[in-house]
Order: sequence, then C-alpha cells, then structure tokens
Amino acid sequence: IFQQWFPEELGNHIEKYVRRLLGILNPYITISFYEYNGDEYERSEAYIAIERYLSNNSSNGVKRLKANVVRNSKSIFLSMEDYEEVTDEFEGIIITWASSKIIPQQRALIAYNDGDEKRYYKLTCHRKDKDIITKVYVPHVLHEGDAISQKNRQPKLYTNGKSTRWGHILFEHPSTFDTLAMHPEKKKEILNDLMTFIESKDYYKKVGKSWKRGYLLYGPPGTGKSSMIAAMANLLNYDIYDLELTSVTDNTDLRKLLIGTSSKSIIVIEDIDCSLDLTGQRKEKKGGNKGEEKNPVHKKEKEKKKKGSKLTLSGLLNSIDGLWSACGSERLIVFTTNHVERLDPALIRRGRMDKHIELSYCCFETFKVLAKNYLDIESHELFPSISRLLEETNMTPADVAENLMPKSAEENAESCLKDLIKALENAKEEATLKAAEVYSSDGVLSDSGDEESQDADAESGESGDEESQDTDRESGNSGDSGDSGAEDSSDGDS
Ligand SMILES: Nc1ncnc2c1ncn2[C@@H]1O[C@H](COP(=O)(O)OP(=O)(O)OP(=O)(O)O)[C@@H](O)[C@H]1O
Repeated sequence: IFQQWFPEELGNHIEKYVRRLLGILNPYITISFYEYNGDEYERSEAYIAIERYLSNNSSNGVKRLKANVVRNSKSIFLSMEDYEEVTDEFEGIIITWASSKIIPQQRALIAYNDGDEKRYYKLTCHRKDKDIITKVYVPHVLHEGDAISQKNRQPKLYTNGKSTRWGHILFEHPSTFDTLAMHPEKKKEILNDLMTFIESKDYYKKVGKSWKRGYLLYGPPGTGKSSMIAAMANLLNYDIYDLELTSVTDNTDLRKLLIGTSSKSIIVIEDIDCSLDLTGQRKEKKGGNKGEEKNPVHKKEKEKKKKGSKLTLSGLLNSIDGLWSACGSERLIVFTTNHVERLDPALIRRGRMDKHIELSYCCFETFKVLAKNYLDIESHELFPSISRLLEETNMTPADVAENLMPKSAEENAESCLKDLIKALENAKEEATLKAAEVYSSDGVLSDSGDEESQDADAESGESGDEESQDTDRESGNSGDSGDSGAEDSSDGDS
C-alpha cells in the first residue's frame, strides 16, 4: 500500500526516517550472515560454520529441521528450516538466531540455487552486548563450527595421474596410533610433536614461518612407514596427497599440483630415493663420481634423463620451502625412503624435514603391541623366547604381523606364537648362512654392498641387491653410493 500510494522518491525518504526512528527506539541489534557473498559459487565459510554450530548446540528447541546428508561425510546433521528461530546463551547473554531468506522479486530464469534465494542467519542481541557478541561470541561460534565440520568430515586420498590435476577417493585406512607397533616412548614423542604442531598456528606466525612441518620416515620395507602416514591422517583428520613424482614432468607442474592442495593435509612422497635422480644432480656439481663422468655411456644416459624430466632437485626444494610453499597452511610434508643414506643432505636438512623418524626392525616392545592387536594377549610363557630371538635376528613388523595372524579357525594364540618362533629361528639361520657366504674364505668381506640393505633383503626375500652389485661392477663403481648403482638397486627394490 505504501509503495502504491506514495511516489517512489517520497516513499524512500519516509522509509529511511521511519527506519532511523525505529533504530533509536529498538534496543536490539541484528547481524546477518549470508550464505553466498561476493563469489556466488562458494558458500560462505562463516555461514557453514554457524549452520554446524547451531545444529550442534541449539537445534533441540526447533520444530522444523532440515536433514543434511553431506556427500563424503560420516554422518548427517540437522539444521533449522527457513524462518525458524533458536536462542543461545553465552556468558549470561541471550542471543537469538533466525534462519531466513530473501526471495528476489524477479526470479532469475536460469537459477543455480533454489531460484536465487538468498539464505542468511540473523543474530539478534541487545545493543549493550554488541562488543562482547562481535568480539568474543561470533569468533567462538565460527571456531566451534569449524571444529565440528572438521570432526565430521571424512579424509580423502588424492593422487596425481598424468595431468596436473588431483583425483581422489575416500580415505578409509584403518591404521591408527593404537594399532601402530613401535616403541611406546617413540610413539609418544611423535604424537606430542603432531599435537604441538596443530596447536601452534600463532607460534608459526610469530616466528615468521609458514605453518607446515616436514617428516622423514626411513627404514627397511615393511616397518610401518605407510601405516604411520595413515595413522597421522586418521589422528588429525587430514587429507592425504600422495604425490607421484615420476608422473610430474617439470617444476611448473609440481608447483601447479602443490597450489591445488588444501590446508589440513599431508603431502606424501613415498620412496623419494626412487622417484627422481635427486642425488645425482647435486653430486655431479661437486665433482661426483669421476669414473662415471668419464664413461660416455653414463654421460649420455644422464643427459637423456635430464631432457625427459625437467623436474629438478632445486624445483622440489623450492616447492617444499620456497615462496610457493606458503600457499595453504597447516600441512605436513612426509618423505619416505628405504635408503636414507642415498638422499641429498639438502633435501632432508632440518627446516625442510624437521623430524627424522626411523622405523626399524621389530623389537620386543613393538612385538608386544602386535601381539595385543592380533592375538589380544599381553603376556605369555613364550614371550621370553620371542624377546631373545628378536634381539638375535632382524624381522620387520610386517613379517611378525603375518606370522601372528591365525591362518585357520583351529589356530589359537599359542600356535601363532609358535609359528612366529619357527619363522624367527629360520630367519636367524638364513642370516647366519648369508653372512657366511658374504665372507670370503680368507675372512674378508667379498663385496662392499651395505649390510643394512642385505639385511633388509634377507628379510623380504628380495634379490634387489644382487642387481645393484652387478650394476656397480659393470660401471666400475666399487662404492655403494654411486649414483647409477643407487638408482638401479632402488628400482630393483621397488
Ligand atoms: N609398525 C607397524 N605397526 C603395525 N603394523 C605394521 C607395522 N609395520 C608394518 N606393519 C604391517 O605391515 C604392512 C606393511 O607395512 P607398511 O606398508 O606400513 O610398511 P612400509 O614401511 O611402508 O613398507 P614399504 O617401504 O615397502 O612401503 C602393513 O599393512 C601392516 O599391516
């Protein structure tokens, strides 16, 4: 009626003064949070956080609720239907939240979202409480809402294919820090480190570092490196970006991929020593292996490799802690390797890889965790024999776990422990035989292959080392640190 009977300009004028008058008389203020701001295709983070907060804290008093089944979410959550109202209390202050929407007079012909309706939450509180509401209550609501979203979300596992895009699936690995078998003190130290990291946003800002932390996990195959990454992701509810370096053609692609990662994520490069010729490039600059430099076949091969992949060590280093690494925060970068000694020191220096974690062969403490997980026992009369054997021989947690797993319905804890004892005795015998073979008749080591990798191979039954020793012989390289030898043996292992 008002719009019909008053000329538009006069109408606007009167409306303005009426609103002002009401504003003076009304002791309440309102704050609106719209679902879409500016960029219309992105839901406002504040709106989402408020939705979660209200669904968790105040939905009991609401009669009409909406069930939101978010894809990839672990559970459904309930939120208020349009035009519902709830009250919340904060430090003795009563706050009213109402869900509302603006329906445009002329609906867009092609509507992307409920015919262009603009939903919003309206907070109403007393004018005298304005400061505490805007400075304390609203940030509290946003923080709580974020935490609820984070808790309910299902982590994803991303991987890069041939393109510079990430593809993902839901991450549903069951490994946790409870199932991870390692020395309890070491486990506690890692857990503390992770928890300190996630609570240190302000600290990182204060010291001028981007909020990320590098972990280097190293040890023989089957000692739990991948299991630990899964446990980290499950603990922190982070996504995993499994970066396959061999599919990345150059530094620009690597940068694009890293820009495409989100916060609260773990970027993983597994078997970093096999992924790229990272050691060779730097050693070459320093003079490297002279025998190899003179060898025209090796020189040609290296040049060909360089042309094929323009991903360089310096490109990788820049991505880890150069300017580009600052895009996105709250991230862990994890490298895994079976051969830590083959990595360039620059790649794993502290600051880049802040924490070096060795995952090693099964000790008695590790075994006890596996026995509890697999057989539900904490002690047994066979434990002392197993403890002694584990001291005398190297067996990976993966092999121990395999032996502890019942193979048939008839098997019980005792028979599984006996299986393990048998396997440990066999491994011990094999290791003794292998050691005898390695020593030549005059008691001198016949080959300079490193002991650690031989142990690892003995455990896993792989013959990768033979290949690396052959390659070393062919290239006239007597040391085990030669680039080509290292590369070939890694290929063999992988
Ligand atoms: N420390 C451990 N705690 C619990 N389970 C383990 C542990 N280590 C190995 N396992 C078991 O062995 C399997 C293989 O372990 P995992 O893949 O984590 O080893 P890895 O060190 O990553 O090996 P690789 O270097 O070959 O990738 C796992 O599925 C798990 O069942």
